[in-house]
Amino acid sequence: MATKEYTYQDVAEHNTKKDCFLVVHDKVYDCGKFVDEHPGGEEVMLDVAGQDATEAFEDVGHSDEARETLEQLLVGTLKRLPGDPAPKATTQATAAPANTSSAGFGAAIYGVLIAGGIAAYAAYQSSQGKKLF
Ligand code: HEM
Repeated sequence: MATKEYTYQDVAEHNTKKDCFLVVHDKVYDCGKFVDEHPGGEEVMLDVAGQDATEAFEDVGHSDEARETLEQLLVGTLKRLPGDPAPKATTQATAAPANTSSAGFGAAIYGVLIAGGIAAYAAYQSSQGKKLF
């Protein structure tokens, strides 16, 4: 049943309350019967009707139960054509590299402080006429 392929254009045609398709992680879901029942309200669903709702769906942090409901609405997969919008990235994927680079920056600051301390100590010792190390 879930083997049908839809283009972005096909999905975009289903953008009303009764006929509402959503794309989540490049799979196509028919939410027409679910819009009324959605615990988060129909407005948010209709905002992304006929579009890629991956980001909206993931940002809410839907429960496993919500994901099971989603699977029951599956009708097919998205076939991307050249020129179609790129897949929506999840927020987690973009946050990870930013964290790593800021940790690297913190470590570099410590390195500079330690090297500066050693240089200051050496300068002080030589100004006192003592032999270095
Ligand atoms: C077919 C797709 C969707 C399904 C099956 C679904 C299902 C659910 C379910 C079962 C809940 C109850 C809480 C939970 O179990 O996580 C929920 C809550 C919610 N949903 Fe969705 N949802 C879908 C799409 C969306 C979209 C596209 C949005 C857009 C922002 C959205 C926004 C919300 C919000 C804001 C809540 C929280 C409501 C509250 O706690 O008061 N949902 N959804």
